[in-house]
Amino acid sequence: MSTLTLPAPAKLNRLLHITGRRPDGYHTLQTLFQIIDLCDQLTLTARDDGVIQLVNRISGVADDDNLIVRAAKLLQQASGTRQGVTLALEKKLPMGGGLGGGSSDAATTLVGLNTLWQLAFSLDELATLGLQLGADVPVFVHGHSAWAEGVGEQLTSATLDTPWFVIIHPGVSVSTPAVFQDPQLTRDSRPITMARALQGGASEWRNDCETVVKQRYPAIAEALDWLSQHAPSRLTGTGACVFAAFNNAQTAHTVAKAAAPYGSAWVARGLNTSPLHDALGC
Ligand SMILES: C[C@@](CO)(OP(=O)(O)O)[C@H](O)COP(=O)(O)OP(=O)(O)OC[C@H]1O[C@@H](n2ccc(N)nc2=O)[C@H](O)[C@@H]1O
Ligand SMILES: Nc1ncnc2c1ncn2[C@@H]1O[C@H](COP(=O)(O)OP(=O)(O)O)[C@@H](O)[C@H]1O
Repeated sequence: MSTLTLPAPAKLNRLLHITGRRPDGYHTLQTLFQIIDLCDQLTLTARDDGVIQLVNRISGVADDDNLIVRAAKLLQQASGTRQGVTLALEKKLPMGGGLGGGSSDAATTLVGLNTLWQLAFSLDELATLGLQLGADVPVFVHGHSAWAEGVGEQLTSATLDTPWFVIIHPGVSVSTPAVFQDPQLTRDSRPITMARALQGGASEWRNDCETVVKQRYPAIAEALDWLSQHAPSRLTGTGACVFAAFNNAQTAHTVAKAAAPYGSAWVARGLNTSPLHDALGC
C-alpha cells in the first residue's frame, strides 16, 4: 500500500468554558469537542527519497507553515525514517473558522503516515507529538468526540447526540490571540465535571468567548442572532463559525438555505467516531 486517501473531519465545540490563565499566558479550558462529517481530504503517497513534497499550496500559507508539512517533518524526525511523502490536500473546510481544519489535517497526516511508513507509534504517542502543532490536534488523533481539559489535550472520550448542524461562516476572520488577550474575556468559569457538562442545560452549554467575539465582530453577532431564531445557537472555538443543532436533515437544509445573507452555510451531521479512524479500521 503506497498511497492512502483519507478524510480530515472538522469539529465543533458544543460548549467552551475558560477556567483560568496559566503563568505562560495560555488559558485553561473545558470543552466538549464533537467530530462532524464535514471533511478535508488528504492523499499521501509514499516515496523512498526522504523528500516531503506538497503538490497543492494553500493561498496565504507558506509551504513550510502548512500544518501537513510540519506534521510530516515532525514524524519523520521523531521516527528517524528515511522515507518521504507526497501530500495532496483537497481543502473544503474554511480556514480560521473554529472548525479545527488545520489541526485535523495535521492529525490525518500523523495517523496516515504512521500506517504508510509502518511506524507503529501508538495513538497516545502521535497525540503527544501533535500537541506541538496545536492544542486541537490530539482529539483528531484519538478520533472520538471528547471532553477536554487543560489547553485541550487532557481528553476523555464522550458520546454525544448526533444531530444535523447548520454551520454559518460569516466571512470575517477572527484573531484567536486578540480574543484571548481581551481584558473583558470571561476567564474564571467554575470548573465542572464531564457528567455535569453532558447533563447540563442551557447554562452549561455556552461558549465563554462569545460575548467578546460578538462585540468585536458585528457580522458574527448578526449571524448568531439570526440563527438563534431557529434553534439555540453558539460560536465554535473562537469563531468565526456559529452553529445550531436540528433533529432532522430537512429542517437543517431549509435553515442553511435561508442563511445565505449571513455568510456561507453548511449542513453537517454530528459524529462520535472519526471517519479517519473508520477508514483505517482503528
Ligand atoms: C480555543 C480553541 C478551541 O478549539 O479555539 P479554535 O482554534 O478551535 O478556534 C483552540 O483550543 C485554540 O487552540 P490553538 O488553535 O492551538 O490556538 P492557537 O491558534 O495556537 O492560539 C493562538 C493564541 O491564542 C492564545 N491561546 C490559545 C489557546 C489557549 N488555550 N489559550 C490561549 O491563551 C495564545 O495567546 C496563543 O498564542
Ligand atoms: N493545512 C492547513 N489548513 C488550514 N489552516 C492551516 C493549514 N496549515 C496552516 N494553517 C494555518 O492555521 C490557521 C488556523 O487554521 P484552522 O485550523 O483551519 O482554524 P481554527 O483553528 O480556527 O479552527 C489558518 O488560518 C492558517 O493560517
